[in-house]
Amino acid sequence: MSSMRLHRQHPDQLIVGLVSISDRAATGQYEDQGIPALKDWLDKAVVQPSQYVTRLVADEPQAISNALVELVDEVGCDLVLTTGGTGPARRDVTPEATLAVATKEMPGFGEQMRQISLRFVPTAILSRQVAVIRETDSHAALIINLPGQPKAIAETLEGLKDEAGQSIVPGIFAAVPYCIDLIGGPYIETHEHVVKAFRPKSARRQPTA
Ligand SMILES: Nc1ncnc2c1ncn2[C@@H]1O[C@H](COP(=O)(O)OP(=O)(O)OP(=O)(O)O)[C@@H](O)[C@H]1O
Ligand SMILES: Nc1nc2c(c(=O)[nH]1)N[C@H]1C(S)=C(S)[C@@H](COP(=O)(O)O)O[C@H]1N2
Repeated sequence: MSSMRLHRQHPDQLIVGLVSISDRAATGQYEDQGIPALKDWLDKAVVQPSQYVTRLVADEPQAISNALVELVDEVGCDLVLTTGGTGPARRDVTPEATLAVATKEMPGFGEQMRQISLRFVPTAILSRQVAVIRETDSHAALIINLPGQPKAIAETLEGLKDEAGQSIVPGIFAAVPYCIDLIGGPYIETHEHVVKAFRPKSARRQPTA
């Protein structure tokens, strides 16, 4: 199957692939809550409206890898977020399927996500989630695995805040805009009350007069 390449409607627009990996959601035993949760959070956090391409797949390594390759190489996504299949169960194979299409590993994301998640659940260490870069000759994308619990999506992307809304543990999305800059993607900005993106001073865009 060959997919249409998406084109930015604005130079700063992010093209995002959302992949929900769940045997039961893929076979209709329950309604997928992964893709709506990912979309809702990104719409709330990212200033420039993103374009989304979504896929719902069963916990099958080849199907997961194929979806990731299609979204990066054919559709041209800058960022792909997966949800589900990161645990220790026999059919949890998302990290392996992600590593199979990687050109670089980004271990800091997984380390930080498990640190954040430990503030919410003691079973955080059961998630084997990884993040990687996939590079082709003309394009690159960041791929990040999130756990399957729909509530884990906002928890890991946004981090933990106190009652006044001050960050206690920064969410991993704080590092995503600069990572996308470094791999040649669009310049994305976030709403600071949701997640404050960090860029070194030299990488910040100067406000236009
Ligand atoms: N896409 C989804 N939509 C709604 N709830 C989900 C989804 N994926 C996971 N969950 C919930 O989070 C729990 C943990 O997710 P996990 O990825 O380990 O699923 P699972 O138990 O392997 O089953 P399945 O792959 O059939 O979703 C699930 O048992 C389910 O309650
Ligand atoms: N933030 C957050 N991380 C979390 C969880 C959660 O509820 N919130 N659940 C944990 C549990 S119970 C498991 S088994 C692992 C793997 O989940 P997955 O197989 O659904 O990807 O993620 C862990 N990480």
